[in-house]
Amino acid sequence: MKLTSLRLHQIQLPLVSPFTTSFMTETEKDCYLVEAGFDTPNGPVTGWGESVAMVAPLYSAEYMDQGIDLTRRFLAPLLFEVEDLTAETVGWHLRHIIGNPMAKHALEMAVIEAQLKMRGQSFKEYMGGVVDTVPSGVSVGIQDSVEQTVKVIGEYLEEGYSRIKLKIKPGADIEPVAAVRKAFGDDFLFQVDANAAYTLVDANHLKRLDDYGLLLIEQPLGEADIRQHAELAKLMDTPMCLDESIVSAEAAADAISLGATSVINIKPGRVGGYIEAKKIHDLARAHGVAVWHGGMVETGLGRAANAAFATLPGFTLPGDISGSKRFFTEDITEEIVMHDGVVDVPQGPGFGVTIDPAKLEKFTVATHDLTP
Ligand SMILES: CSCC[C@@H](NC(=O)CCC(=O)O)C(=O)O
Ligand SMILES: [Mg+2]
Repeated sequence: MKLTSLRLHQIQLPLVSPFTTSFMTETEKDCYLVEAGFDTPNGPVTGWGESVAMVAPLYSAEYMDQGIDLTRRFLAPLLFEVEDLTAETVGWHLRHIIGNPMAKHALEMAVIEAQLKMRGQSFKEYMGGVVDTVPSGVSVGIQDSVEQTVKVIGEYLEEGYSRIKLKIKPGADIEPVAAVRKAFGDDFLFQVDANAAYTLVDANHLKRLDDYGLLLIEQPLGEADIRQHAELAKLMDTPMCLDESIVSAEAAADAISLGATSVINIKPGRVGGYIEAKKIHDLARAHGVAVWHGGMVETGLGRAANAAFATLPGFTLPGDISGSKRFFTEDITEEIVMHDGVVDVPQGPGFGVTIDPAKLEKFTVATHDLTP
């Protein structure tokens, strides 16, 4: 395929409620979408991608404006030079640009979708998915009080979510977890995510979480702390899960080999795209390490693609693939609906959802045309 046009649509979607993690509170979703036009042997095709970079470099080193600038100055020119661009080679063509996995993922995603539409293939089919629905977990932010935490989680359990994930940080960890377990019992899947808010000094405090039958503890320590997570894993009964640390298949291999992780949160944006994420899925499976699909508060586009990716056989735990309405009253695609604890995987060529032009216009903050 030959890339012929490239536009980045910077959008802002209001969130239904503030989403607070150990590192920030979000009240809007800011991101950019990639609209890429291609000439193909089967005629012109357009593919869409979504950057998961946040407005500030607080989850990882990338942020939205930097991704737009990097794509304009360095990534787009490299892809426009390629005579026959394929989904499988985007990472190769961008290999000399160091880091910036989220910016690369957004472009690769658009190339993947164009290639799928050219072939009339669904993303699930392309990746080798084996199911048509995926279990839907929900990520719950840090609340203003323990009572509010119990209320919000009760509502999500009532809605039927397959798994509850609660954000924690020092001072908001043991007490809310204990209150939730006290209120709703031990029979539902419950995990926590610290977003790197602790250090190994907190090991004995974190070990107290072992009393609550958690499915896993996600990224308690820093992104670079592979060895420290291995030390903490020896001390805790709760399975260790890494998110921010797993920046590539090599990092996953190191973490698994060092005993730093027995569960992996897979996020294509964090690792440079779905092609690399598939390598991590396969590596984890070969090592008997469970994986589940993480989320970055994606619009319906990324949500649909993640749901399709989560149909791979190694995804044995519910992912952060909640219904659209968990975050948005209005989205730029069809609503992704959670029902009976699952999300249906959109069928059809590409990612199986369509960008609504009216909604895109409504929520667009700026459009960046990178076509030469
Ligand atoms: C704004 S926080 C984004 C990163 C966070 N993501 C979630 O908690 C899931 C968000 C979602 O459901 O999309 C994580 O560290 O796993
Ligand atoms: Mg996480």
